[in-house]
Amino acid sequence: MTGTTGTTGKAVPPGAADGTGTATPATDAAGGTANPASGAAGGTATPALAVRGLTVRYRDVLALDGVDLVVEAGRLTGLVGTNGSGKSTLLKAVMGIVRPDAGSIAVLGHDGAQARRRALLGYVPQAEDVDWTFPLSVRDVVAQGRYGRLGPLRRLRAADREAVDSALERVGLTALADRQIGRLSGGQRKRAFVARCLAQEARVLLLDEPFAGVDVSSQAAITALLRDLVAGGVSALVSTHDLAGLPALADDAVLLHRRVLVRGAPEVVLQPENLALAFGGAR
Ligand SMILES: Nc1ncnc2c1ncn2[C@@H]1O[C@H](COP(=O)(O)OP(=O)(O)OP(=O)(O)O)[C@@H](O)[C@H]1O
Repeated sequence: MTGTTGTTGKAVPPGAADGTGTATPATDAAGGTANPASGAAGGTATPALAVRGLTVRYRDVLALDGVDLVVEAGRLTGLVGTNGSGKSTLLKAVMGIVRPDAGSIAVLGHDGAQARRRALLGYVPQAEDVDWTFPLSVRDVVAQGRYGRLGPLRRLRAADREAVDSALERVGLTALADRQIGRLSGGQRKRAFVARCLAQEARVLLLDEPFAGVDVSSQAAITALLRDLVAGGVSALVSTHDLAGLPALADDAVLLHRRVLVRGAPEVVLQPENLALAFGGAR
């Protein structure tokens, strides 16, 4: 569900296709063959996300260089790294917004395009990737989560409207449902996009900096909601700059710098010698 690039060059709420650079909106992930059986970190369960050898270039910028990453099902994985380390690019590649130069992507055993067609993937884009002037209400944005399920008439049915109402309620935005999406605060905007994933009943969530520009209480509310969803069997990959909040948020963590430098429990990834690999400018 990629967005239409608006006149501002930013994506409108349906997705977040940036349409810039040589990385282009893609219909599939690198043409690579996803291997559902691969890499469940030693386990036998099909991982929520298995990325192999993922390489993305924007013209002369090598954003991702052979990323291998497994996000285990039913867990929340935090994605950390310096500015420009490739976090957004990784999430966009999984969403099909940028086209990888090499590698494969499997989501719950389906290749990327299949997973998107089946509405398995929910996406909360970075705020900068959304055109907030687009004339959509909060309810319209949340209703986009149902698009993949609509019948041939493409009309919301009673069950769709109920799912939208219930998602709005769950994130506490019922009272603001008819407001234009750009007329929300930063934290409310994030919650609206999380509600879109809820309405979609997505099984794997990709959130790009959901805490950027968000106050402490909204951050706590979003964290609690994500933890609740994961307890219910959803899997999530969440990029964040909030290292201090990582242990409360995530079951696992990944430190990225064009490739995966460290993967493990949040407390392990946060050890100074590990952080120094990325933040100490060693690379
Ligand atoms: N549309 C683009 N065109 C050209 N280069 C890009 C584009 N988007 C990202 N890049 C480059 O790709 C690299 C990875 O960027 P990306 O946005 O994925 O990093 P990030 O880890 O999400 O950064 P941040 O924490 O600042 O959001 C950077 O060097 C960046 O400058």
